[in-house]
Amino acid sequence: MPVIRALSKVAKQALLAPACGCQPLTVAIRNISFSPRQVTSASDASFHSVSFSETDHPKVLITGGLGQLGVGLAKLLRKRFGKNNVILSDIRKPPSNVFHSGPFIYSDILDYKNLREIVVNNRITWLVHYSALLSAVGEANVALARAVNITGLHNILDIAAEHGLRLFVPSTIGAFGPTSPRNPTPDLCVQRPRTIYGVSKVHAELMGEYYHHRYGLDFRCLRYPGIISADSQPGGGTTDYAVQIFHDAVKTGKFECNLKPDTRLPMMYIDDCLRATLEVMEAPLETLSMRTYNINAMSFTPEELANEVQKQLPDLQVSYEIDSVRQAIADSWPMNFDDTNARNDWGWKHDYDLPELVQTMLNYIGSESRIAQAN
Ligand SMILES: NC(=O)C1=CN([C@@H]2O[C@H](COP(=O)(O)OP(=O)(O)OC[C@H]3O[C@@H](n4cnc5c(N)ncnc54)[C@H](O)[C@@H]3O)[C@@H](O)[C@H]2O)C=CC1
Ligand SMILES: CC(=O)[C@H](N)C(=O)O
Repeated sequence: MPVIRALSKVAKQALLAPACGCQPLTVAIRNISFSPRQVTSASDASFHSVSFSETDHPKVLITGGLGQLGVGLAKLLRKRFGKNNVILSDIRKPPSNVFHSGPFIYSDILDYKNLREIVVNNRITWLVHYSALLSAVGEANVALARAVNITGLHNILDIAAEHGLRLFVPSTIGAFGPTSPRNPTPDLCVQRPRTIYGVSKVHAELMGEYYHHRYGLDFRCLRYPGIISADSQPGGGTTDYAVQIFHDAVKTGKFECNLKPDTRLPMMYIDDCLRATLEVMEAPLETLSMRTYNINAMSFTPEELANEVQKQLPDLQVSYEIDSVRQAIADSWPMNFDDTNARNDWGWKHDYDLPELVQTMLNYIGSESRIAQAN
């Protein structure tokens, strides 16, 4: 395509030679006639990689930041890069402790112009894209899940490419399906998920990798297992039972599980998940042989988790009332996750196995509950 190549060269030269000697300009993918959609190779697209070498620390925007994972990630990144260098955003109203803990901004990822304004005005260099509808809520509202998880992702990708951002998008064990090898599931294999959530995440993996190869976008993606946290609630997924059991065990001594006792799924404690995210974002380019990695910590069934909790709380009563939608989803997901590539390439290593997870969760929720009772 010689005409396209010539056009993109002209565009590139114009962009690389600013008369004022200031930083090279970035390109609005959607607004110019010589769109980088027409750039023909990653090397031609190298003008996109401006950004965070110009400051000591990255300037980070987290979308969908008020869900289960965003507030914890903001806390970790603020410790590392400074409070004002990490902006949380969401379409929900933040609780006052979150609002007062650092910068928060309203951002709807379906509003492209608003997103671009935030990135420009705050000189964002890293974008962590957490907004999504998870597996169970996605099945309950496919149209919204398609809009947020697919159309929203397109906005994020274009803005990240235009402004030379380093972009992190999480994927999930849900990006695999019943025809994938399930025990263990490697990084590269058949991916034919049967949920809109899974389909949208495979789409995100492929689009991110495509933008990387085509436009030089610094796209990084981890496939998270089910994440377990004590101080934040899950947002409507299939693995939510593994959080709920701790709250119910401490508060009522009874837990009704919506998955069968022998349903095995990969899981991870939130501190490991957030640390992995920071580590892959900081990993030197040359260590990344891939752009999408499985990460893993442990794998257990509801029965195994209940047994471990009962070691600390022997009176816990567990019953099973199966949710057919969630069960069908879980039965199509990996049972064990192979994360050899993450371990070999950039040194991924988890800290929490099942016993440490259970101890940590019960300590946290138990002490919260004692404080609540005392007040
Ligand atoms: N929590 C988990 O177990 C896992 C999470 N992940 C991924 O990690 C990311 C974060 O997960 P969670 O925090 O658990 O999700 P969550 O469901 O708890 O939070 C998602 C957030 O996205 C926001 N959101 C929805 N529509 C939006 C829009 N139009 N614009 C901006 N924000 C919008 C919601 O208000 C919500 O606060 C997601 O992409 C999810 O797919 C992947 C695997 C496991
Ligand atoms: C594993 C996930 O992606 C999430 N927790 C869900 O269950 O949907």
